[in-house]
Amino acid sequence: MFGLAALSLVPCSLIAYLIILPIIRYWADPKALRKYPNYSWISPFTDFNYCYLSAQGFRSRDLYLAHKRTGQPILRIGPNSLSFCDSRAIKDIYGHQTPCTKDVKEDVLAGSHRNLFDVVDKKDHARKRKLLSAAFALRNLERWEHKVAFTIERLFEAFDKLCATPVDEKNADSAGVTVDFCKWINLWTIEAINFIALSDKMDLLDKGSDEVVAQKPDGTVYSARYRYSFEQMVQVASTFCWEYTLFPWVEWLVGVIPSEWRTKYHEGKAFGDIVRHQATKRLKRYQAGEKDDDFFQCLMEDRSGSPNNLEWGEIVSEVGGIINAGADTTATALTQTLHLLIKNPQCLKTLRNELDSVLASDDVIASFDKVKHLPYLRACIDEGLRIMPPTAAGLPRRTPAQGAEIMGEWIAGHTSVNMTIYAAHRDENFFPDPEAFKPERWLEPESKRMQSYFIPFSAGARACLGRNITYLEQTMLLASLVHRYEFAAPGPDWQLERKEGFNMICSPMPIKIWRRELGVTES
Ligand code: HEM
Repeated sequence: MFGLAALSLVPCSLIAYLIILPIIRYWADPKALRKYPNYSWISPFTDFNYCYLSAQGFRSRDLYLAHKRTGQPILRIGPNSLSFCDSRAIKDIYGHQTPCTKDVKEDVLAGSHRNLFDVVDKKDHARKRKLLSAAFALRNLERWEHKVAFTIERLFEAFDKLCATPVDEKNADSAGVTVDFCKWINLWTIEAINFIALSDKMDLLDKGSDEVVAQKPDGTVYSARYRYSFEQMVQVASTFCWEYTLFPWVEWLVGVIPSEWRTKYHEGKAFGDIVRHQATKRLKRYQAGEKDDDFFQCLMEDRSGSPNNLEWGEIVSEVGGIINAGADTTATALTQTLHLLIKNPQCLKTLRNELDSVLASDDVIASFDKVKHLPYLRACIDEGLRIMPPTAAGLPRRTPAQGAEIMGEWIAGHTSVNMTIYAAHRDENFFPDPEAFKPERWLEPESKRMQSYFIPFSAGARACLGRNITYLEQTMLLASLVHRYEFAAPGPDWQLERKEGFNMICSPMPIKIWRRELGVTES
């Protein structure tokens, strides 16, 4: 009898929590959010609708289109979440003076120790940022240049072996399409960031595969796939984390109920073990007295050589944060920019002419010094980041307890607010004809006006710390690649597919590549 009553408590509590409480909250409206139009009729009652939107695969675009369709600059996307679509909101939500902090998402997904990326407390964030700022500083870029050059050489060794016979672009058919650019560039960014952060020379570009060693907490090692496990892990987290309170339960259910999500969940777990193995390997070398110039060294000791005395858990977490943040974003940026250049042959030609004016025909790697100030090269990189930002979604922020003013609206305390980077880059007031790939827009005198609204790295105190490193990588790689090779897509209508996790994940990009006849001027 007692057992039966206890058993019926479960469905009753669920109904109360999932249906009755949200309805009461909606009508009580303690934060005055009811005045905002809803993304969907169900949004004021549950965050599962946003989880569903995320599962569709392109939430930043879908949300932007919903704002456009309804003409509403503010939409309620969850019981406690607002989406903004007006460039005035950028400064208020993300700017240096914002009172907002990172949102509960970071608490929900954090491991035992916080890293620079998921730390919420402002003081703790400042401490961590200071610790690593020397490693990221612009003046230190030459420390990383030889590492970037070394990995580009390795990528080109692989590409040279995969070259097709030269083709007439109009006749580029599927025969001879030997390079999945998305895969190779991802292997390259993984190697580059592991070399920069941990002085680890990996062998992914030799094998053409992302197979690496992973290590469980008990020390057991096994073989796992770096890129694959990362993508699986991200897909689960970026779909379900938005229901902050129920996430631990949802995660548990995802792990046990047979479905494609369960497979993703379990396959994604290997990524944490890969990070552990990478960090442990580097620790052993450090303990053996090896002093490498890398991020790991900055974590262990300050500039005068005094130990930082961080806990091992914090070090592993920081290593994970950096090699995670520094690989897929840059790979996505380069995949998308090359795709846009192939689709816009006139732009590719202009870029090539600019590169040929500074690089000798026997230059294999474009040194940063030779190409860093090339205006058209930088314009192509920025236009790629604008039109398809690798991190396109709205980065959730939390208003402080006392509330905050956003776009002249008073938003109550502890409310989740965001604006998608995808929408910011499509504001026609600053980016006319926003869907068109036009590197030239960055060369016009009025381009300065666009800078405050160009936020691929977000803005303010929590903006990307790896900005200089990704520009170093993208500039050297794109210059060297376009100088050395010709490219063709499988056909004129071929389109790159994407799926949005926290960042964009590109589908395979099969292309033909072949060596240019350098020294012959293009007309
Ligand atoms: C095209 C390449 C990249 C893009 C588009 C990008 C974008 C971003 C964005 C949007 C954020 C803010 C995230 C948030 O607020 O939740 C961020 C933060 C961060 N990024 Fe990047 N990133 C790129 C490359 C890199 C690289 C190469 C590294 C490391 C070497 C890196 C390290 C970081 C770190 C450490 C943070 C956290 C900063 C903080 O909270 O203080 N990123 N990035």
